[in-house]
Amino acid sequence: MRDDIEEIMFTPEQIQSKVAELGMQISDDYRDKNPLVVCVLKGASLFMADLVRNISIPIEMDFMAISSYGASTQSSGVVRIMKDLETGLENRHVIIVEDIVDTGLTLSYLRDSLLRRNASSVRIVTLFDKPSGRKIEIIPDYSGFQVPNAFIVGYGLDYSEKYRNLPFVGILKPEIYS
Ligand SMILES: O=P(O)(O)OC[C@H]1O[C@H](OP(=O)(O)OP(=O)(O)O)[C@H](O)[C@@H]1O
Ligand code: HPA
Ligand SMILES: [Mg+2]
Repeated sequence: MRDDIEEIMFTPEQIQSKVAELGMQISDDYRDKNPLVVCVLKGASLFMADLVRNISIPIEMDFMAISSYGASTQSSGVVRIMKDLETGLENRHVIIVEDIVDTGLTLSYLRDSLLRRNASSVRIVTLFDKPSGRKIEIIPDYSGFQVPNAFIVGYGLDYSEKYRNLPFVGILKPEIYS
């Protein structure tokens, strides 16, 4: 599996230290708000698990599955809800947890859809931001690392469902998908 990686971009230690920073910021900003922390499956699952352990205030967790990539490195542009939330959003402060914002299509769809359910506020935390990929303007409220225009895998990020379990994040060799 590691032979398919061209270059390691972030080590497990770099990732953990950034996740701790983000957790501290969120704990400060959401004191007494009991936010609902929403994980966007499947990519954000590893980030979610580490992030919530770095949040020191009471929170609730819920999970949503949406998909736009399928077995491709290009977004299809069509966002589908595969699993919806179980929690009502009325008067809730929602934090959407994402692994990566690339075209922005997934999050822009998701944020609008959660705001329509009368959430008090919706903010986005993403571990990775790829601004060069944007097709729609969206600026994450909390962002870990900016990444260049390359397809990255590991720490939850997949190519065709593989590589999510790598403990680091790296650039996939282009010959794997071309
Ligand atoms: O900004 P965008 O171009 O919309 O891309 C970002 C989204 O795409 C990936 O999910 P994917 O649809 O591949 O599902 P997955 O999380 O199950 O891998 C990733 O986890 C983000 O949710
Ligand atoms: O660079 C990426 N890697 C994995 N999944 C993704 N979804 C959007 N961009 C990416
Ligand atoms: Mg994916």
